[in-house]
Amino acid sequence: MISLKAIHKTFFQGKRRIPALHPTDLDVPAGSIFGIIGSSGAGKSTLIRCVNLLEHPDGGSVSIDGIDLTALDERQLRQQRRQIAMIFQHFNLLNSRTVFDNIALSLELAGTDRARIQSRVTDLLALVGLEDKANSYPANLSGGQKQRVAIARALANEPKVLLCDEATSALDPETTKSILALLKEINQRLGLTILLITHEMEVVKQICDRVAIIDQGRLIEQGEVGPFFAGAKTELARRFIRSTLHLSIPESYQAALSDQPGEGRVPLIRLSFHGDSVDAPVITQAAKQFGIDISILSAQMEYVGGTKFGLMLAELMGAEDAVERTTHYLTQHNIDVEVLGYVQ
Ligand SMILES: Nc1ncnc2c1ncn2[C@@H]1O[C@H](COP(=O)(O)OP(=O)(O)OP(=O)(O)O)[C@@H](O)[C@H]1O
Repeated sequence: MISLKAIHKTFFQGKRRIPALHPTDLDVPAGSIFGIIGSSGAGKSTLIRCVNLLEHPDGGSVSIDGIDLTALDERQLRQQRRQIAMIFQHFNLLNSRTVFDNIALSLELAGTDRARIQSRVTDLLALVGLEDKANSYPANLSGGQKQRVAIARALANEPKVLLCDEATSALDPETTKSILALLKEINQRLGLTILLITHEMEVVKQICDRVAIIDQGRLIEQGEVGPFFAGAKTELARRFIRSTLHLSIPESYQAALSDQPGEGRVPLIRLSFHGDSVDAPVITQAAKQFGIDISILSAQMEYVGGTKFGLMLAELMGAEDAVERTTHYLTQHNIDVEVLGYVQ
């Protein structure tokens, strides 16, 4: 559906070159929800803006449904762009227009007749759950309601693709959930292909089928969400995945935590489980084999895309070399082991 081939973009600030996007290929299957995640400045906005040519890449091609947008003239491009809608972090509604008129705008511009506009906008308001807000102005809406209006407006011309530029970043967690649920529903009901950029792995976890990680203008890892969460290869991907688990060190431990080993201190470790390692009885096997005690402080396991992954905080108690061998054994069994410090 969306196919990017070798697109790249470099900005210049005075004499300074800023390579925002190195030559990048990306294929987004029709009907999927594809998430691109990266830290601030990684190149997410540049990449998504290249898809509808809001940003012109320096080279490479952008095809939607087999049509290369970079090869079109202005008039043809305007026509093709109707198939690609976009929503933004700050909604970009027209404050002087009512909700109804915001949604109607692109239909008016396309010359749609009044009766058709009336029925289409009414349907869209129902789809996004805002039937009672038709005559309200954006200033009187919550952030979530504004994004619902923006979604309705985006869908007015029956696009094939919806681009979401940090669409939930300005919303609280509950509203974020409801907007993501709406996007998923639209994806399933209308078969709309969704490409979104985000810096929050929670968003990917909630609605994406596929995910790619972007770092310093390069896509460094990608895949289906389930296997990705279960077996991410790069440290950055693993860090993003860990950010979705909320396992904190108890305060009493935090205070007693030293970064140096010492007499009477034991290591406090964080174990990250991926894929197969979640189900295997690796912890008990290690305890038996190396004669150590493992005291579990807390653990969290999650399901994403049908696969399990999780985190555990534990103390390892035993002789120094037994602890070392245990750590090695766990690592060999696809568990990331991180020593957070030493506790008495
Ligand atoms: N118009 C521009 N002129 C100069 N540099 C730019 C321009 N747009 C982006 N950049 C630079 O390109 C790099 C990638 O920026 P981009 O906005 O794509 O990142 P991002 O991942 O979307 O970041 P954020 O999450 O902070 O929005 C950054 O170093 C940024 O400063």
